[in-house]
Amino acid sequence: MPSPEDVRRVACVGAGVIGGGWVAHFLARGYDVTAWDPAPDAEARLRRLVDAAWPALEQLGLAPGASADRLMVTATLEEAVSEAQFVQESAPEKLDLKRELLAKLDSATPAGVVIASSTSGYPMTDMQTEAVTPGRLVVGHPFNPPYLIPLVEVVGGERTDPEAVRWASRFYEVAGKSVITMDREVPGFIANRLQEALWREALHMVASGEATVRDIDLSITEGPGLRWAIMGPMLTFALAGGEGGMAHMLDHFGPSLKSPWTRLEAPELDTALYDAVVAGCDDAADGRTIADLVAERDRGVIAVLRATGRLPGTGAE
Ligand SMILES: NC(=O)C1=CN([C@@H]2O[C@H](COP(=O)(O)OP(=O)(O)OC[C@H]3O[C@@H](n4cnc5c(N)ncnc54)[C@H](O)[C@@H]3O)[C@@H](O)[C@H]2O)C=CC1
Ligand SMILES: C[N+](C)(C)CC(=O)CC(=O)[O-]
Repeated sequence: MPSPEDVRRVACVGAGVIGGGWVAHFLARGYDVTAWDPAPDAEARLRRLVDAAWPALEQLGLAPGASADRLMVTATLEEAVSEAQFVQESAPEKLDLKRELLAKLDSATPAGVVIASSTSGYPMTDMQTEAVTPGRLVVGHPFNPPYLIPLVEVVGGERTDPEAVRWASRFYEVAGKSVITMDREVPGFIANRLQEALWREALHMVASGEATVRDIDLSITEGPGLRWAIMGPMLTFALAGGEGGMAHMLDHFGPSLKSPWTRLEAPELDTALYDAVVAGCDDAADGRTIADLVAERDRGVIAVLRATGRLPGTGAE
């Protein structure tokens, strides 16, 4: 196992929205990247994604020597990982597929090299069942787009070697990410559990006609979302208590907040709710294509990262 600081070559397996985002991130941080994806149009899609991300990455500052030309798309999974010093798996979120793929990666990747899955919710314990050396399999859960959003959540499964978790956390830090290392498995990890709680309430309100999709989005972008890029929900609420901080905030508002806490069941994602959410998003896009929205989001995230002094580190230069 190389030390995390010495890694030069990374393999990305599965190259859609997230795998492609990882490829762009690792290239910008100066790594050689090999990628494999079974889709016939995968290479063209991947190169388009990297080209679209590159201006944003240039604005953030590329590591010395970083180049999109250091991407090699391989014909087979085995070629992609044969010389890799770290592997990031970003295949579709299907448990059987992940189990089989992680076992294949385990048998094709040099001994000792850590393999991380981008899964957004499966515990590694459930995914590492078919692998011969499950000790090196970890979850490295990113946020879209991985080339701009710093956070990665790292956690192992029951059969993961704790050293692999430590190694992966350190590697991601060297590669310019902000890392939360979890010492136990929680479905959805930390950030997705929080996002999903908000999403559940949003779906309830859309389903019952209490709010439109636009209302939901505006309520965050013009409201708490502005504060959350600076401080998390805990410190933000501590300020709601004035000089008394969180203790006063809980004494003052705790009892009245109990009622919003009680709507805990997930709403049924029936056709009516599905259609309302999809149509609401089309309406909110207001003629902007997905590519327009991606460019707008990237500009905004860079501005926030700059404004809050949180530009990523430099990686493998
Ligand atoms: N989309 C998102 O916002 C986020 C997704 N994730 C996770 O990232 C992973 C990938 O999700 P997306 O990129 O959104 O999906 P996607 O559908 O955009 O990309 C999946 C890619 O995997 C490829 N693929 C299909 N079968 C494969 C196989 N057997 N081996 C390797 N590649 C295969 C597909 O051709 C496709 O290019 C999932 O585990 C998902 O939960 C994590 C964080 C955020
Ligand atoms: C929607 N999602 C569950 C796939 C989202 C994530 O996993 C993280 C993100 O990018 O918000």
